[in-house]
Amino acid sequence: MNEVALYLASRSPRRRELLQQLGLAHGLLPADVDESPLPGESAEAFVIRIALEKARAGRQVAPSPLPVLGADTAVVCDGRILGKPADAADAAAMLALLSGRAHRVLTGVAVLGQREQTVLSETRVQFRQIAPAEADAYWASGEPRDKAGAYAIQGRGALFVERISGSYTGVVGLPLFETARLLAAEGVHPWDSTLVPSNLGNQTP
Ligand SMILES: Cc1cn([C@H]2C[C@H](O)[C@@H](COP(=O)(O)OP(=O)(O)OP(=O)(O)O)O2)c(=O)[nH]c1=O
Repeated sequence: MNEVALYLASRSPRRRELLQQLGLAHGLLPADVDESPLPGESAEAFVIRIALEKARAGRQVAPSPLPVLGADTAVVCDGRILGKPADAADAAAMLALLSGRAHRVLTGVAVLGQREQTVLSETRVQFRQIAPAEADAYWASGEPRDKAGAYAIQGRGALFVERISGSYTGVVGLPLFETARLLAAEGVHPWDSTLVPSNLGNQTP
């Protein structure tokens, strides 16, 4: 039995899998917060604030004083913050905006332990052109529904991505390099954990 090293305040299966990639045994907590930007709030401030709110919501219900991790991801293009699409038309509009150009993916991470720590991950993503019919077919696949910016780089959305500069895991929802640094400051180290990530088994990757 592995000892839980921290709590993840998230319902996102991606964040759970990414944390598992580090081999860190963790408990799950709900992180239900209002995810609307404040008037005049920058995208950077927004993702950090929401990550903190998720971690604080988790802290309220955490069964022990272990560190609590929260994160929030947004796609930013033309100064607009794109969250999850409301419907097919919203997703089509998002992909039309992103088509044939570069955008930024911001992920804010917050760790509440002995201290309150936050970090921002920023990645530049270059898309190829996306035809409207292709965007419709992509929506029908179901993949874009719960993803910021209406695409998933880890899924078929990879077909749109010409190149990225920054953090791949940050785009998927939890930048592991930055997250590991925050956790290390709380004394949580992947090397101390004996958990074998279930999706890798004992095979050499
Ligand atoms: C851009 C992009 C986003 N995403 C996901 C990451 C996030 O899960 C989601 C953005 O929504 P978030 O509000 O950041 O997270 P969430 O609601 O899924 O989970 P939580 O319970 O922690 O609030 O978009 C991808 O999976 N792949 C991508 O390429």
